[in-house]
Amino acid sequence: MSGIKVESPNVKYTDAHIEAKYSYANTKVRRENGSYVVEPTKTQYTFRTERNVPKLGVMLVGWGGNNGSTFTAAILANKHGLKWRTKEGEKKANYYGSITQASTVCIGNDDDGEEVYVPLKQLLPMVDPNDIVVDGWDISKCNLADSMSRAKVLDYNLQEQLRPYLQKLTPRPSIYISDFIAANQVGRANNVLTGSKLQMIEQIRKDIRDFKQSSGVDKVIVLWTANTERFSDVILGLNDTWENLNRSIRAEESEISPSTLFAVASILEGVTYINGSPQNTFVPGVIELAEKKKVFIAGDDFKSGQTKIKSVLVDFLVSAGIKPVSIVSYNHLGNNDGKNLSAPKTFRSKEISKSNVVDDMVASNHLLYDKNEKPDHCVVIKYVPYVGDSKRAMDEYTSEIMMGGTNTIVLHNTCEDSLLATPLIIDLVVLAEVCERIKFKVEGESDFQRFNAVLSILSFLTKAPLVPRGTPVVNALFRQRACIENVLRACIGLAPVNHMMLEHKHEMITRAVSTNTKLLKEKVLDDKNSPFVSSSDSEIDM
Ligand SMILES: NC(=O)c1ccc[n+]([C@@H]2O[C@H](COP(=O)([O-])OP(=O)(O)OC[C@H]3O[C@@H](n4cnc5c(N)ncnc54)[C@H](O)[C@@H]3O)[C@@H](O)[C@H]2O)c1
Ligand SMILES: O=P([O-])([O-])O[C@@H]1[C@@H](O)[C@H](O)[C@@H](O)[C@H](O)[C@@H]1O
Repeated sequence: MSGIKVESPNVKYTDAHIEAKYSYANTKVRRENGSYVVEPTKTQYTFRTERNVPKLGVMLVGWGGNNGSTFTAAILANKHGLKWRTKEGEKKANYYGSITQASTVCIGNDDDGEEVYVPLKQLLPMVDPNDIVVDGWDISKCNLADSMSRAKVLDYNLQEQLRPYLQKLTPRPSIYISDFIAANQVGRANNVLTGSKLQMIEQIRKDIRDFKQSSGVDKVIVLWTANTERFSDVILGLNDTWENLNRSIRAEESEISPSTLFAVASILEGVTYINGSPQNTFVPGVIELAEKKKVFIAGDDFKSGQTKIKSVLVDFLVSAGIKPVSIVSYNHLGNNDGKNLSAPKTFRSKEISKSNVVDDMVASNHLLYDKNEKPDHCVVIKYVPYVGDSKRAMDEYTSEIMMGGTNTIVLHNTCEDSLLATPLIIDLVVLAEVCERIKFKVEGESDFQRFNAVLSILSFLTKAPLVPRGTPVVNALFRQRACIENVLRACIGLAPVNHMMLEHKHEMITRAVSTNTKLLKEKVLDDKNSPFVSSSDSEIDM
């Protein structure tokens, strides 16, 4: 049985849509005479989701890199059900690490009170990654088979099976401005566009149209998985508004990065743009353009390893009333990303995205931290060619515990970095695509609207979540995951997961036993075989 169907007077299925009436419960807080007055609120939403799943094209900037080639390889390997032998035995293609493809959600309890879990991707109709068509750009003209070999991420026996498919794929020439990435990348730059910034934007737009037309896909999403750029200066009059950025592009201003040019081209072409790297692609002028064009943008920087663990561990510590006071995150790796990050200006971009991830959790607990007090937080990344894509991460968390005690947690984490990032690329494009098919109407409003152009629901997948202006940044991983799950549940009229399990906390524990068409409740405590029953009677002697 595939998929789920909600039986509710508030949920309607038509050929074209799933339409769900949803009561959004929240609370409004105000301060009064030194205490808080809390007012529960309810807002009526109507969600409408298009059921037709389109054929999706994904265009990667940095297609020939470790992530880009691994993403392409993984899709083809899964599509063709490839298996390969290693010294540990036979392996087969999978999408482990993807929450849409390899995680489940609880949709409730069956007649026996057992929890029922289904794949997260069944909450709403979603693109099957196996059907994604991939294209993209790279400053290196290496075809995808040679890029896969250069990346040294996948097993050789798998690479050999994939080579015939990948060697036909070659990245389109890209926008290269040497000042924005490490000088050590110049050797790769043999596949670059020439012309003015405006001409290059027009070429990128033409590439998107050409890919859409030649591949027959229904829609395209563009995702940056090219090298980390240095931050762009945000300058009044240059890139602070769309009008100024547009003028600056035409004036050939130098302080405009390739990633910003790609974002502008994508937005003008009406396609979602996602930033998998830490640089500030989305200068204010780009955000304003996305809002004007109602085109989704999302980022920044895939949250794949050390930072993902940090956004869990610090959340656990702080919410347990334990005070992290020192966090040291070190890693070394030998892939090209590590080589590019060995330059101070590009490392700084990564240092920023890896350092801000604890801010929301620390700020949430004024019992532990004074205003503006933060743990010492140090991020170190070293380039060691020999280890390649197999990143070695070492973390030390020192916390203050009760009565002057301290607790130090040390972690060591070795993994192929690209095999952690690739499933995130799948989730970013699959979830962004489903968001393109969701509209909602709020009580009292006549028109349906889309989500805000800044697609903050994707925060679970990014180290430095881009959020709409004036809204809070959430980094705590399970809050981020709950946001995705609960928004998808709302689209099919289901209440948010609350983990209360009240039905299992009644004084008289009962178990619903279904028989024919009516429920028969039997008292578990009266069941002499029940392990809960005391020797004398149903009242357990304390
Ligand atoms: N676990 C991870 O791998 C991980 C996690 C978080 C973020 N990231 C980010 O993802 C990005 C890619 O990582 P990677 O390991 O694949 O790196 P990589 O160096 O293997 O690949 C980057 C590719 O981008 C190309 N490139 C550089 N500038 C370009 C441009 N202007 N236009 C088109 N192509 C360009 C390079 O030639 C290279 O092929 C990096 O920014 C990295 O920081 C990776
Ligand atoms: O996701 P994460 O493990 O915290 O951060 C990683 C860094 O530690 C690594 O050095 C870099 O090459 C990867 O791109 C990624 O950003």
